[in-house]
Amino acid sequence: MFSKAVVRHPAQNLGQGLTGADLGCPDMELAFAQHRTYVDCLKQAGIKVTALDAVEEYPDSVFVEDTAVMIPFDGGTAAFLTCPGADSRRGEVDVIQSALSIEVDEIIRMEGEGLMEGGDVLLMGKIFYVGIDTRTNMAGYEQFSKAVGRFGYKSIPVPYNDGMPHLKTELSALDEETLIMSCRFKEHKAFSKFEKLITPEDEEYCANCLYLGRKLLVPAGFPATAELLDKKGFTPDYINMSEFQKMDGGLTCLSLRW
Ligand SMILES: CN(C)C(=N)NCCC[C@H](N)C(=O)O
Repeated sequence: MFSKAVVRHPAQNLGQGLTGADLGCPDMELAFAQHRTYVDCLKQAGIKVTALDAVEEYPDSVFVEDTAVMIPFDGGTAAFLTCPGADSRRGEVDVIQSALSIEVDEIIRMEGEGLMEGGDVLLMGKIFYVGIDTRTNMAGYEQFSKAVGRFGYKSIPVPYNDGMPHLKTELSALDEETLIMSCRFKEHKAFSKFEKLITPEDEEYCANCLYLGRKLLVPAGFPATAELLDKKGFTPDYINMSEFQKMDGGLTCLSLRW
């Protein structure tokens, strides 16, 4: 499903990034170890991983997913570079641009009033679902929609307002036809055609899983979710994400994949 990915080493000052989690400051030795395990899992899934140097100027820069959306097309890949809604993260886009320009066939960059973070963008088949919230606005959605339309993709805006900064904090893919999601999205019309698994109470962090085709990654330490997944026949790899959870980051956030 994916053959390449880009990740960025965590900055030493990760703890100065944005968060509403109230779980304390990350232990950086543990964060580095968890990041290494994450990269190993991508590699075990057959993905060629480019690991970029840490950028100390941007504490949230490990969450590369927010800086771009990858658009696979017949014979190549384009990267749509976002303009993050979070001011403190805007400069991350310039630093990812130089890395991506040697990896992809075309770069498209958001302009003007448009705001978007990749954590708001979920690709299922040929449809991009785009959360419209504090980090992504309608102007951003419209630019994105036009850009992906050129490559044969549709896009659907999903406005929501529940205090979560990213759509993919609320839901993500477990496979091509199944989403894991918080109960807040259970009845949402945009996702009615998908099979759904609702995260158990107190385990909403698990709404952000990473489906890689050959592998499914799920945060470790959430027994009720693990039981549900097991009952449904999923056999994920569980990986410890505690230090990134402290900074509101999940499994999808740590890589760009195509
Ligand atoms: C799907 N998610 C959650 C993401 N793609 N990004 C997480 C960014 C976390 C960062 N501290 C922030 O608040 O921007």
